[in-house]
Amino acid sequence: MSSRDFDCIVIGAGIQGSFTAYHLAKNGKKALLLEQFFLPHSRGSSHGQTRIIRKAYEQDFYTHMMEECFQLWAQLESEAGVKLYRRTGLLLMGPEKGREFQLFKSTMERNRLPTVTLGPADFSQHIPNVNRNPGDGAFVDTTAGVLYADRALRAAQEVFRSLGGVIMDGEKVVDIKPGPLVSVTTASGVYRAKSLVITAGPWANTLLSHTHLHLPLQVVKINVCYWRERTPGAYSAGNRFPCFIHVEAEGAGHHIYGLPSNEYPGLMKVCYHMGSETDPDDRDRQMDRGDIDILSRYITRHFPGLVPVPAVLESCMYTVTPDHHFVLDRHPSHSNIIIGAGFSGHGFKFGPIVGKVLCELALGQVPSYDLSPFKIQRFSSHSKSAL
Ligand SMILES: Cc1cc2nc3c(=O)[nH]c(=O)nc-3n(C[C@H](O)[C@H](O)[C@H](O)COP(=O)(O)OP(=O)(O)OC[C@H]3O[C@@H](n4cnc5c(N)ncnc54)[C@H](O)[C@@H]3O)c2cc1C
Ligand SMILES: O=C(O)[C@@H]1CCCC=N1
Repeated sequence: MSSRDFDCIVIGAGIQGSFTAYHLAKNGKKALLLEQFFLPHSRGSSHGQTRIIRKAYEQDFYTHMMEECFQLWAQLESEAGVKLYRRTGLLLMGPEKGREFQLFKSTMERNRLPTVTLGPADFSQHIPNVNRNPGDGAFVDTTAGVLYADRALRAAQEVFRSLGGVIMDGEKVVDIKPGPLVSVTTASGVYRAKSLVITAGPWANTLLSHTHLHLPLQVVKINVCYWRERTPGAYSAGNRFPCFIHVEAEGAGHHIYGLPSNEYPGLMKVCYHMGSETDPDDRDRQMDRGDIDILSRYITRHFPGLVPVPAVLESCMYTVTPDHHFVLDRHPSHSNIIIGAGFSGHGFKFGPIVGKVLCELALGQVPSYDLSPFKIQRFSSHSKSAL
């Protein structure tokens, strides 16, 4: 095999591509991970200090993946010798009789997951400085917590490299030629491989256009807001304040979620789970702040211990599918091209399992999980294939 020939090429060194490369190397494969920007970078979806990890989901299929996911995160922690997870618990709130709250609650019950239900009487004792809506239900997913995202991405890449994997950063893929050996062109030349995995985040459709496939993906800019505690530590991980998700919060339209103050002392991250459409190459031209207004009103009402003006504003992007479920599938016309896309703002925690199943698909193996919720076929009325 020449130095430009690989068993598998992975395009995109975000969390999904990095974990795919990691699993390929663990399987003894010669793998190349190509990234358009110099690493680390803050232009995609996987950068930033923290992400939520939780088993609480509306659908069983996500909850089922999380069991092994927690184990794989722990494995990466020990391989890289770095702390990646902090247990905080996750408070789930929403109208008690509402559809979404009931879906979360029933998944927890069906799967017998460790849960603490908080009635109106014990809520303020366990969750101080939060005004609960009358009529809201609340429970805590006790194994949930925070993942240290930037560290985790670096750790997956370092382990991949330590296993002999090759990362070429600052190398944008400009063309893909499908075939039994797939050719991938960058400014530095052409690489070839038996299979190709495309994990290009917000640029998924740009890359897929070289294969005449278009998926119904919406790219949105997320304003990542941190809010100052009036009393430092009032909502801190150190004081056992949990992550939270508020579903069907009044006037919000989408979930509002938060993480305890931790990475920036005195600042709590509270965000809106949607943003405004953007061109990923021109993200910072999207200046819509409607979400920040919603958050300010929400914080005034529910988090009286936070100053309702963002103290720190960062940017990130979601790549959203119509049903908010991922795409984990083979290309409909080229079975050795594998696609991981559309993580819809909740994919980070699944990185180790997404990487595992994309690796399995790339190696022609039967995937460890039922991937039917993630098939491209479900978009048959949306996706355009010119083939
Ligand atoms: C603000 C925010 C909060 C979030 N919170 C959570 C959370 O709490 N919990 C959770 O589980 N998930 C969360 N997510 C979602 C999660 O972070 C994403 O689902 C995940 O990071 C997506 O990773 P990715 O690898 O698909 O994409 P990316 O990280 O964008 O990686 C794609 C990579 O491909 C590269 N690329 C693209 N085109 C090319 C090309 N032509 N050549 C070479 N390289 C290319 C890009 O530069 C990029 O590095 C959040 C996301 C955001 C934005
Ligand atoms: O995936 C997660 O846990 C977070 C919080 C809820 C909304 C999206 N991301």
